Amino acid sequence: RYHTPGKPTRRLPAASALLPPNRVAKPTASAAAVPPSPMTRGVDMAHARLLLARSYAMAAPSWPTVSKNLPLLGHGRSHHPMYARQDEIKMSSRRWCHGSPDNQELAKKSCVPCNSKDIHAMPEDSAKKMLEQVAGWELAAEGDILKLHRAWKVKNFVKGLEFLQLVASVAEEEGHHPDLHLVGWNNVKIDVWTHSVRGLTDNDFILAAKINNLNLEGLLSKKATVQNF
Ligand SMILES: C[C@H](O)[C@H](O)[C@H]1CNC2=NC(N)=NC(=O)C2=N1
Repeated sequence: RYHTPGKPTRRLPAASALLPPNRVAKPTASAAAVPPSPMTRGVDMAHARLLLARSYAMAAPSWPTVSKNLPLLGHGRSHHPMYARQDEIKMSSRRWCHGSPDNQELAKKSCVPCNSKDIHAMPEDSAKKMLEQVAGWELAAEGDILKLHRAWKVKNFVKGLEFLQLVASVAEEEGHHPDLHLVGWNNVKIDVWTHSVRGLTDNDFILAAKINNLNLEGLLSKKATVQNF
């Protein structure tokens, strides 16, 4: 996106190209792809319904649950750290972390060049509001600089590097680059912030939403506890 005239644009391979074939998500075979004959139409419909029910059932156990007894805030989820932690655990074990509809809205957007004089760091209360759209991320202050932070526990060191490579592809595509850490061999930690304004901009939330959408299947540890380093 930041193309210098006369210089070929350097692009990383698509994230899917970095994965072995058995890790690349394949579209589910759809019953609708087979033209129905009058004899088999009923069978095809039943098959389609079965496929739908199966994918629904596969996704359902990984959805965050909200207890009836909890005080609910904002988007219908308790903000108590204990329950945030439960959500974190459930979400890190998802095959696909699609996140909330808000996450998807953000993930559809693209980062804009952040060297313009018109871009300013957002105030903390706006950042807190935006945070509701990117599940699992938290605000971290470093001096007077506000950053987005998220941590994941991966299966091993090499899986951690694969994870970072996926993030690098998205970051390069967006021209917006997070600080990437692989700490204590299996903790991936990411900070996103906009250097030029010494704080947070929409770009940081867009990138966080896109990171939330990565296919982390096979990379994350089943034990979701993230140590503090
Ligand atoms: C010109 C270009 O927009 C800037 O150099 C970009 C590159 N990537 C960046 N990434 C991040 N996270 N913050 C920045 O301020 C930033 N600046």
